[in-house]
Amino acid sequence: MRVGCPKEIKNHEYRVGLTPGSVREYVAHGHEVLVETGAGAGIGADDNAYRAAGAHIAKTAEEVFTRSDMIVKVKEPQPHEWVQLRDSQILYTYLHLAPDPDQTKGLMASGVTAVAYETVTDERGGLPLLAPMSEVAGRLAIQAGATALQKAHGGRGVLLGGVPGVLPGKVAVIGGGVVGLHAARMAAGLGADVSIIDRSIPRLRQLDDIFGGRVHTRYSTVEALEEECFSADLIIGAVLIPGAAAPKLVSREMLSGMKKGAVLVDVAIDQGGCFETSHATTHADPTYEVDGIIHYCVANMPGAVPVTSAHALNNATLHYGLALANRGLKALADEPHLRNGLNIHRGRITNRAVAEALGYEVTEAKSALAA
Ligand SMILES: NC(=O)C1=CN([C@@H]2O[C@H](COP(=O)(O)OP(=O)(O)OC[C@H]3O[C@@H](n4cnc5c(N)ncnc54)[C@H](O)[C@@H]3O)[C@@H](O)[C@H]2O)C=CC1
Ligand SMILES: CC(=O)C(=O)O
Ligand SMILES: [Mg+2]
Repeated sequence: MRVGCPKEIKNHEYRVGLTPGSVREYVAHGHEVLVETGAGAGIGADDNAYRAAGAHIAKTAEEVFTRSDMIVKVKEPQPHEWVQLRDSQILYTYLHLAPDPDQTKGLMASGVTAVAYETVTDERGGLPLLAPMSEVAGRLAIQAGATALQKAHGGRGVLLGGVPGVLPGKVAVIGGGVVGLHAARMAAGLGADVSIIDRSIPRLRQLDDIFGGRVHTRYSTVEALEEECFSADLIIGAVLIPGAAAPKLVSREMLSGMKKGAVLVDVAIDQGGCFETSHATTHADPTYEVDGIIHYCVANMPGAVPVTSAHALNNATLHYGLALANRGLKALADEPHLRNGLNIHRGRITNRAVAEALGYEVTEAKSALAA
């Protein structure tokens, strides 16, 4: 198969779908790899590093899209990219379709087979291709939140760790999955007073064990959310219902009960966000204010640390990417966890949560593949 990797074009997105190390693996499995010139610049990998790994260098993205059987990316295709996709091509990348009707329509019209990293599953019920970026984003959320909390950035002017004689800042983490765990770890490491709110009691038990009582855990009710949000300096939105639009857990009305200059970091923004007042922002202009509350809603947070992120992402995507390159659609037919990643195939939506969020009919992935 010819596997293509275009340069990412989303705002301040410096990750790359294939590192030179991944290219070597595809080439070793007998595939031809076509990488757009400059695609690895953000991680310090120049065209020669890709050539040494066995890739051919394409002068333009158009050449990659036209000549490749499978496209490996990081972020959801932008409008200029989705018009270049076609029937009989596999797209392997993050998609986040539920809050994105335009992209969904574009991918359906293209006829492409679209496999979304964020809905591939594993045997333990996890999301193995989302997890590494959730680890990064969870950790970054505290760095971003701590920066926004500084007075010059519009925040309350609170140092999360406090100092001897002055109480630390309070951090509320809504959703204690991968993002939540890593955010809590960073916040606790800085010395902040941390609460994690989740609706899964088994998960709260696990978190309590992991932190040995160092963070507070709370079952997710409206009352608990209000209490934690109203006393917090920094609130991290980290909930997920796989494939679906994020539930809006913090309303605009609730902002009036919060401390002026408190900061919301809505990591769940890629699925539409879990605060009513969230809208996606970019690394170039990451924050805005609503009712005195600072919002940070960057949908590609790991793009800020591409050297770490691109390698962590490739570690996770390589195995399934090789399966797709080696066996094409048969890999999807044979492997149920990979098949869970199939969101669109030849114009049909095959992910139930996406179909429900956008008002489409769902076609069961197995029957869509067999058609
Ligand atoms: N903005 C960005 O750059 C990035 C965003 N993300 C996003 O972060 C979000 C979280 O991802 P993960 O931590 O990997 O998901 P996860 O599945 O590991 O964790 C989600 C947690 O939310 C909890 N939850 C669901 N509904 C809830 C409710 N009503 N109240 C409280 N808790 C609730 C679940 O029980 C689960 O523990 C996803 O939308 C993901 O796409 C991930 C990486 C980068
Ligand atoms: C998961 C995701 O949206 C990202 O890494 O950008
Ligand atoms: Mg995202």
